[in-house]
Amino acid sequence: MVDLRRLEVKARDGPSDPYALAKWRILNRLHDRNETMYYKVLVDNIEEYAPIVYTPTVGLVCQNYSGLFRRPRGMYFSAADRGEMMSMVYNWPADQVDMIVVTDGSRILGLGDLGIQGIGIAIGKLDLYVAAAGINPQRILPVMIDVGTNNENVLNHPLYLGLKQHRLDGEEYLSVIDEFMEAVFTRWPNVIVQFEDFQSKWASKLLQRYRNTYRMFNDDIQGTAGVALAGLLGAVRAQGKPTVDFPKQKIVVAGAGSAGIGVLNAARTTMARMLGNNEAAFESARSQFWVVDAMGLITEERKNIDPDALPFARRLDEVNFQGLKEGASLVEVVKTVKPDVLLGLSAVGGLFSEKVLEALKESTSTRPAIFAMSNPTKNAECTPQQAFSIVGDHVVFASGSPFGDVELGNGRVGRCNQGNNMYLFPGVGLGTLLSGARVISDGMLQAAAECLANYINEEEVLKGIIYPSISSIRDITKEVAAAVVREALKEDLAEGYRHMDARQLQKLNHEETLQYVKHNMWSPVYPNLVYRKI
Ligand SMILES: NC(=O)C1=CN([C@@H]2O[C@H](COP(=O)(O)OP(=O)(O)OC[C@H]3O[C@@H](n4cnc5c(N)ncnc54)[C@H](O)[C@@H]3O)[C@@H](O)[C@H]2O)C=CC1
Ligand SMILES: CC(=O)C(=O)O
Ligand SMILES: [Mg+2]
Repeated sequence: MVDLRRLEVKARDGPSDPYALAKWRILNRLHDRNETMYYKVLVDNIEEYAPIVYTPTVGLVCQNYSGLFRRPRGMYFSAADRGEMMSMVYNWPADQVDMIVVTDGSRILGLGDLGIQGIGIAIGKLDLYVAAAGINPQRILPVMIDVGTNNENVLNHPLYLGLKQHRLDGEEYLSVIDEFMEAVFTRWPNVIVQFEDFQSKWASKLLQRYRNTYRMFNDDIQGTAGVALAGLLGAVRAQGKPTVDFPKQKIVVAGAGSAGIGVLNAARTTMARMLGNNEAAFESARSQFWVVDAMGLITEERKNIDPDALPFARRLDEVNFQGLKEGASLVEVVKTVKPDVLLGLSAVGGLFSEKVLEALKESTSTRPAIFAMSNPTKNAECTPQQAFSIVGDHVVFASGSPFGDVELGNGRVGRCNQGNNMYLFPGVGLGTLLSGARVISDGMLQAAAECLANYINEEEVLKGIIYPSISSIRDITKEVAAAVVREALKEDLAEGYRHMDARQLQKLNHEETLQYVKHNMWSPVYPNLVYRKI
C-alpha cells in the first residue's frame, strides 16, 4: 500500500496514465508473489483499484502487453495447436476450473484488434470474478485463442508474442474455436465459459452456435444488455414515472455492433413484455428505437444490412413522415426524434459532440438520459461535464468507464453512474455455478438485470443514481447470483452444486438462497496450516 500511495504523492496533477500503469505493475507483481494478499488489496479497495485492473487501465495494459509481459498467466491456444488442444488442456495444473474468460483479442474494449495482447482483458475480468463474486482464484482460467491479428502495428512489433500471421476466418476460424470448446468441456464438464471482446462479426454467431450445448454466455452482448436495461429502467424511475412507462421511451442508439444490438434486443423484448408479449406488442416496441451506425440512421433502404440490425431498421413510411432519411446523421436524428434516451456503444470518443448534446436539449423528456457506454475513457461518447453543462443539470448520466461526479454549484452534484457489465457478469457466472444450470437462459439473464435494477431505491433514483456504487459490488453480485439461482430452479435448468442437489436448492427461501450464495464465496483469508484444539 505504501508503494501504491507513493505514486499518488508523486502524481501532482492527480492520477494520470503513466501512474495508472505503474500501479498495475505493482499490483501484478504482488499477484505473482502472494495471490491472497493481492485479492485482499483488491476487495478492500475495489473502488480505487477496479480502474487499474479493469477499465480504463486494462486497455492501456493490453495495448502495451508485449512489453509488460514478464511471466505467463492463463492458457494460450493457437491456430498452430489444432489437433492438440484436447491433450494441451490437461497441462493446466488445476483439477477443477469454475470460470474461463476467453477472448480472441479481435475487439478489445473500443481499442480494436490487439491480437494476443488481449489476454489482459480476460485476466482483468477474472480478477473481478474473484473480487466481486468470490470465485476461488485457484479455479479461474484466462484464455487467449490466437488465430493471428490484422493489426499491422501489433504484428510488426519486435516483442509481439503471438502468431505472426493474419487472422484466420471462415470455417478454419470456427474449427479452432470448436476444438477449444470441446477440449475444455471434456476436461471440466461443469466449467462456465464467458466469451469476451470478440469482434461483432463472430460474437453473435458463436453465441448462437454454443449457447444451447454449453454453459457459456457472451458478456458484451448479454451482460451489457442486462446492465443497460437496468439503467434504462432506472432512467424512467428518475423521471418520477413507474417502470411500466418504459415502452413510451424514445431511444436513440449510436452503435449497432454486438453490444448495441444486444441492448436493443433486450430493451425491445422488455417493452414488448410490458405491452402484452404478442406480435402487436413487439411491433409497437420496435418503433421506439432509432439506430445510428457509422453510416448514419439505419432504415429499410440500407444496402447489405447486417441481419442482426434488420429488425431495428426504420420503415420508409416512418422516416418519410418524420422528415428523416437513410443515413441521416446523429444530430439530425436527435433533433427530429427529441429522444428520452441517447445511448452510445459506438467506440467513438466524443461522438456526442456539442451539436448532438445541444440537439438533446429539445428532448421531450423531463429528464433526458445519456449513456456514454464505450470504453476505455477516451472512447466515451461524451464526458459527464459536457453532458451536464450543455444539456442541463437535470440529465441522468452513465458512462462505461469511471468518471467523477460533477459539481453543479450551490452544493449540488451531477451524478456520474458507471454503466458497465461488471455489475452483472460476476453474478451471472456465480449464479450459474451455484445452481448447476446446464445452460444460461434468457430468463436467467433477465432475472439478473431486474435484480440490478431493483437494487437502487426510490430516494437514490430520484437523485439520478441508476447504478450502485462499485464499493458494494460484492453485495450486488451476491443478490444477482441468488436471483440467477432462483430463476434456474424456476426454469428447471438447475442440477445443483456439490452437496446441494436441485431438490434441496428448491427448499431454500429468499434469505436462505442469499446465505447459500454468501457461504460459497471465497474470501482472501490465509488458510489454516496448523490446526490446534482450542
Ligand atoms: N459499458 C459496457 O459495459 C460495455 C461497453 N462496450 C463498448 O461498446 C463499444 C462497441 O462495442 P462493439 O459493439 O462490440 O463494437 P463494434 O465495433 O462491433 O461496433 C461499433 C458500432 O459503432 C458504429 N459506429 C462507428 N462509428 C460511428 C459513428 N460515427 N456514429 C455512430 N455509430 C458509429 C459501427 O458502425 C458499429 O455498428 C466498445 O467501445 C466497447 O468498449 C462493450 C460492451 C460492454
Ligand atoms: C466492458 C466491456 O466488456 C467492454 O467494453 O468490452
Ligand atoms: Mg467486453
